Amino acid sequence: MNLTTVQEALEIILNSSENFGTEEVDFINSVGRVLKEDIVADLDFPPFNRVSMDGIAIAAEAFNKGIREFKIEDIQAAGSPQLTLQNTNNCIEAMTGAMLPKNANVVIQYELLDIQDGVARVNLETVRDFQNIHLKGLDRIKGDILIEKNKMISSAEIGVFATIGKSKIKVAKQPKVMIVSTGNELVKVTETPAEHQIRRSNVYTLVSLLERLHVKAKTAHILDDKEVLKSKIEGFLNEYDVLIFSGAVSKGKFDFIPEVLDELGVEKLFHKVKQRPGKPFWFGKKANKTVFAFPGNPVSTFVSCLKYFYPWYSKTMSTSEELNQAILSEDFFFKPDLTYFLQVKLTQKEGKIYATPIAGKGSGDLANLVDSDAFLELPDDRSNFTKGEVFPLITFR
Ligand SMILES: Nc1nc2c(c(=O)[nH]1)N[C@H]1C(S)=C(S)[C@@H](COP(=O)(O)OP(=O)(O)OC[C@H]3O[C@@H](n4cnc5c(N)ncnc54)[C@H](O)[C@@H]3O)O[C@H]1N2
Ligand code: MOO
Ligand SMILES: [Mg+2]
Repeated sequence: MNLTTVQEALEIILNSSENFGTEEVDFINSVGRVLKEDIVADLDFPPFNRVSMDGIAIAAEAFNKGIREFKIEDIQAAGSPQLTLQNTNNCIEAMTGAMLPKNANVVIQYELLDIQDGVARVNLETVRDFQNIHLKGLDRIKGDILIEKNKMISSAEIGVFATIGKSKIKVAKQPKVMIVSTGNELVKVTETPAEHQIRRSNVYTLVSLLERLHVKAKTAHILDDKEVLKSKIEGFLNEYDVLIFSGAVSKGKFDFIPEVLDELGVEKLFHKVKQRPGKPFWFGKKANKTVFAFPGNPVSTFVSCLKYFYPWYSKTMSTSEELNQAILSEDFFFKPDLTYFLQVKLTQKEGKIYATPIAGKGSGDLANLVDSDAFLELPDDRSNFTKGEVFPLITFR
């Protein structure tokens, strides 16, 4: 049985990305969203010659002709309209954030002054033009593109939105996601499982993995009843853009998901990938609906979401995906000819990232994820991996 390789699976998934259009959100709620408009400076940055140290404002020419004592005419406060230095042999006290008074072009900070009876004595040999002044338009000019569209919005961009008065931001619309777990053995987190049951965990890890993308997902749990599965999933297919399943995609008698999806007209694009964990991964489309059916083992669900949903989402938002790498810190052996997502602990040394294997007891061992920082992607074409080699890294912390 020729399995779909990881690369082929990823290519199929990236070719199945969608575009959900754009919407406007309040700028303060836009962190994590993908910007869909160029952000342009409405004014110069800074908008005026900004005093950048508390002190006195003088004219360089007065200093250069030997004046060292300056009579204080007034105080230029931040937030007050611009004052004018009446006599260029005098000075005006000027505060950080204030407009530079007219006829002045140097600011000398209080630490270099002695002020007595309204006269400031300057203890300096030389001054240079525009000393301690953040010049108008030095950083950006009105009309400049400050932020290009398709950027993932972080706190830094929030400050720029506020500065230019951009209170509504055009962003990419996010897909509506429903995460579905299946299995009679699964009970609610708040319940005490009988000896044949376990508490359901995968939907919550998936919700939190999507939260890292600032995507809010709904969840549902369906028992291993084919008819119930079919009617509920039919409803979800109408209502949601993306369905993410966890479980019931392998060879079990109650693994109904593939046949139910098939009966509901979801076209299977592949089932079973040449990887571990996550081999029974099923992926399909129905028109612009996208279905990720991850294997039920918790680590399989976890790494498959990172490896496949994350890039799909980035492509759909047409923003860039961060690609990381790390150095294997010791030899590692993995026999099967599958791509192996090895759980690793990360350490930094001299600016390099080292990955130490924390293999765990298999893809059911979700507790092992607590001791891991990431997955190192070991290729499917060999079994020996040597210390010092560099491999792609999938982080989740
Ligand atoms: N004969 C074969 N058996 C299995 C194969 C195979 O190739 N041949 N594949 C194995 C692999 S690999 C995996 S992975 C699992 C995947 O099975 P399913 O996708 O059908 O998942 P389930 O059978 O529903 O559950 C597997 C396992 O995970 C637990 N589980 C499921 N959902 C949750 C949840 N929401 N929270 C916590 N734990 C969950 C479930 O109790 C099972 O223990 O199949 C192997 N079998
Ligand atoms: O392929 Mo499974 O997801 O390793 O257990
Ligand atoms: Mg199964």
